Amino acid sequence: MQLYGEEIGSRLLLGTAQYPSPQILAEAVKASGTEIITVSLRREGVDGAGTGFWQLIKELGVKVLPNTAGCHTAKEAVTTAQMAREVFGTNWIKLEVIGHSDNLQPDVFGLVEAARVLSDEGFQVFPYTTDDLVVGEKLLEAGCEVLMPWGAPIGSGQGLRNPDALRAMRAHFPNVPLIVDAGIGRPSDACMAMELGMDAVLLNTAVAKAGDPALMGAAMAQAIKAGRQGFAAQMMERRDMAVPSTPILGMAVFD
Ligand SMILES: CC(=O)[C@@H](O)[C@H](O)COP(=O)(O)O
Repeated sequence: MQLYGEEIGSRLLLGTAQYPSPQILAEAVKASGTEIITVSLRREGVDGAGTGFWQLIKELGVKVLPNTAGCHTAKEAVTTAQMAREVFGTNWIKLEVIGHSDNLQPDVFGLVEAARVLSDEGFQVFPYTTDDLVVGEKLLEAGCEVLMPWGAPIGSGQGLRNPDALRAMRAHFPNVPLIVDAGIGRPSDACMAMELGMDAVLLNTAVAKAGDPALMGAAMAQAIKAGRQGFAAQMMERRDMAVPSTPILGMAVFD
């Protein structure tokens, strides 16, 4: 998969928040085989991480996709992205402009505004957006080359709330990398996203809050691979009626 011209081997992008400890985070990252982790510049010093967290991130040897989690206006997101570029030395930014505190849905107006400003400044923007085609078009016009539609509200673990909308996005944007971001709760959700033809999945809570985060990281990776293979293999259409799987020719003769 190519993201902004970079070849990426793993289709799983992993968040780094809410792990029981930095060590468990490191184990989960390794077990998942991810090549991209997303990190919030505004993260609180929880998890006993402190400044050691940044050292750990460097030692993991994976690409960092800084994010603007916690930003509620375009202005805040732009400033946070500019700081992240200084800190992490990358033009990549996962752009979040949160519009509502109940479901953490994106403020798509602020998102498009911030995406335009950041793209003009040379950022390569990964926008966390809704599954709306018109917003997707506006983000591409603003300079984004990747879209990250939500599966369900962040941290809800509800899976894919609207598979039809994701299917429509795939059909409408056949050549744009689509990464489902947020709401994945279990491996089958991640697999389904890939079966719908998504290019990748970004998830955090499902792994961080699993009983065994490293094992869940590995499970998610396998599910994503299986879903991708299923999509590539072109799955059969569902049917309303039964069709015998064993064709019968004539009648059996027993005497
Ligand atoms: C870490 C991060 O970027 C989240 O904002 C992201 O949207 C993941 O959501 P889940 O925690 O629901 O997987």
